[in-house]
Amino acid sequence: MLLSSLRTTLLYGCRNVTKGFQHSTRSPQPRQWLVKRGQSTITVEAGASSARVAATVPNVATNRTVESGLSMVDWHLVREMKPPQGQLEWEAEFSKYQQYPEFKIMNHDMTLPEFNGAIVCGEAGWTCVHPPHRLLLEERILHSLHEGKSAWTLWICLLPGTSGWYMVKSGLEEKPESHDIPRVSQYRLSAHLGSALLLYSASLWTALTLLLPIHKVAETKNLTQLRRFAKGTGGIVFLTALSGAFVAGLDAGLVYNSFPKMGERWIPDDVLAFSPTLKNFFENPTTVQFDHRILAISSLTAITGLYLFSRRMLLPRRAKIAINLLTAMAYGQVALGISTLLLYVPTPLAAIHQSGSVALLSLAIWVLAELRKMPK
Ligand code: HEM
Repeated sequence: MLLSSLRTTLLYGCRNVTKGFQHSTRSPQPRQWLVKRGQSTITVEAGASSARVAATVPNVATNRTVESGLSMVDWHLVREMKPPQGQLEWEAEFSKYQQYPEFKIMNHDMTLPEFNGAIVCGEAGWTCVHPPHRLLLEERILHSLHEGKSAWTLWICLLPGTSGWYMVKSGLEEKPESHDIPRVSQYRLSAHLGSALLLYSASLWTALTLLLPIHKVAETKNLTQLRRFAKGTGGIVFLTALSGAFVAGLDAGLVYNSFPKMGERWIPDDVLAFSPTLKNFFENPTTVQFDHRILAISSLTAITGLYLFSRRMLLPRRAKIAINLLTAMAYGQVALGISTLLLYVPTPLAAIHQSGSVALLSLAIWVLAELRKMPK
């Protein structure tokens, strides 16, 4: 469960970030970011051919040395994975990494100790959370097998692992025509985050329903409505998190760094610049950032509504606490998102913002577990 979400987090914690270009004047035309590498500054050209704007900014990508995520290039889903043992194995692992675009383009001056440090940094974090992850996972598997849902269980357990590998692979592929810095595909990142969050949510739900006794409360119309409202709210939070993966995958947090307006406008000119229209929602950084804002504000509004609605009702104390914490977390998460944006996506803040979404989703699941119905 946490394997996948943690791996995603590690892409933040230790990855070579490509962020650092900043701009305030926006071109209405579709933009092509052209990043010239191999130097301590990069030139970013924006706009269609007739009106190019160029700015030279520090090249964070080549200035940063520590990274992970794409540095373990040889992954085996079935065979046991263990870190390289001894000098010879580390050298072999490093020479495999040297064949890939991330090394060739961004890290050509990386040394073996730096490579070693990057992997240890990435993998150590995973090892620390592994035991709790396994406990929850095994509980989920046993419970579902017991209920005869083995196909579903197997599927939900395999999905984050396979999508994780598929995602990393997209960052390793050679793209001779591309001027872009190697990064994973936004589609695969969101599929991976989505499946990891699904597995996490299913595990947490199972654990909470086993641990928390159902409240014996009168089934009123208001309670039924509150329950429906809470389910819908959980769904919007999930969608907001998924849209966040598109923002991260496209580095769309760097296209407009103002809030609440995007540049000078509420709805930017280039929001539907790509054709066909549908493509904008997945590939146009402006639209992807715009969608994430809309979904985030919808989540906040829904959670605030849930809070206000629940205040009029007599609910068990634990349910009240869960709703209050969910509301507080929602405001905290939105504040984190806005700070991430205004500060041009510093990696530690982006990582806290990502973890915040897991906390928010967990609280939404807790609320649902507190409000669940007595089985007939
Ligand atoms: C309910 C509220 C929110 C949730 C659940 C949420 C969730 C997420 C998630 C899960 C990611 C990262 C995905 C990944 O790395 O795979 C993300 C990224 C991001 N979010 Fe949010 N978000 C919320 C609100 C906001 C708000 C209000 C803003 C700013 C207006 C914002 C700005 C960003 C930015 C700039 C990134 C990209 C970070 C990067 O490039 O690494 N978020 N969000």
